[in-house]
Amino acid sequence: MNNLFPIFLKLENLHTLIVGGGYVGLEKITAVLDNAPLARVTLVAPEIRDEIRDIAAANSRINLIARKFEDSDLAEKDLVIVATNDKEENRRIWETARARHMLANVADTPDICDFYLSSVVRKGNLKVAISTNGMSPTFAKRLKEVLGEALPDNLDQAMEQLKAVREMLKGDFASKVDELNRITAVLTGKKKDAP
Ligand SMILES: C[C@@]1(CC(=O)O)C2=NC(=C\c3[nH]c(c(CCC(=O)O)c3CC(=O)O)Cc3[nH]c(c(CC(=O)O)c3CCC(=O)O)/C=C3\N/C(=C\2)[C@@H](CCC(=O)O)[C@]3(C)CC(=O)O)/[C@H]1CCC(=O)O
Ligand SMILES: NC(=O)c1ccc[n+]([C@@H]2O[C@H](COP(=O)([O-])OP(=O)(O)OC[C@H]3O[C@@H](n4cnc5c(N)ncnc54)[C@H](O)[C@@H]3O)[C@@H](O)[C@H]2O)c1
Repeated sequence: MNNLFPIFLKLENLHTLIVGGGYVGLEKITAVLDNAPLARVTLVAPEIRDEIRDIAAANSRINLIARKFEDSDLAEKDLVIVATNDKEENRRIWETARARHMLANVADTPDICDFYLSSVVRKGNLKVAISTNGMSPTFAKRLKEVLGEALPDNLDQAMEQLKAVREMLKGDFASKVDELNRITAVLTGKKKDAP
């Protein structure tokens, strides 16, 4: 049973801290910016990979701090992604973040994650986030590839048209919902769309 509650975050409205500037730190900052290019991110680590430095040089919303993590780095941050190669320090950072009621992800340590990153299929405005409940990130990655191939590229056009219809529809909320369900019933092959 997967008990995770999925949400889509507006990271441009939040401030994310990444601790660690190695391979995993690079993977995480890349995942963040691929999805949320306007995200505000501070990354702290004594050693920071050149690829991360290049990303920061091209993006004024990314702030790099070249030293070890200090508890004060958590100040005014909303989320923290911990990715150092020091397991004990990772756990301590998570505990400190918890005490401050912040949400923390500790890369590759599911037991002490408040949230997981997901595998993401993107088609224009459509985004499908996949979770295997931590069972197999590799499965999530492969399913992303399968869904990416299977979903048609013109979905954005269909969504644009539905948005236009949605804005055009008159009447009360219930009748708009009925009409939108009627128009889109063809997508599921159902005659009548059950709520
Ligand atoms: C989806 C994705 C998002 C992202 O990270 O951006 C993601 N991992 C990805 C890839 C990936 N990670 C790993 C491999 C190597 C092969 C393998 O182990 O399968 C590959 C595959 C590859 O790189 O090819 C290693 C690994 N990962 C975790 C552990 C620890 C453990 O399971 O105990 C270990 C073992 C470490 C070790 O052995 O020491 C744990 C987590 N990884 C998660 C997310 C969360 C659960 C997501 C879910 O529910 O599925 C969770 C729980 C926490 C988190 O990190 O947030 C991204 C796919 C990107 C894409 O779509 O392309
Ligand atoms: N690279 C992988 O694919 C992979 C796969 C599975 C698990 N892991 C695990 O993930 C962790 C990180 O891996 P990596 O490959 O990014 O390691 P890495 O050695 O490339 O980078 C570690 C980073 O942590 C930073 N760091 C160390 N102590 C710190 C502190 N006190 N404060 C701030 N930053 C600190 C270092 O400066 C460096 O930037 C390791 O525990 C590793 O075992 C990595």
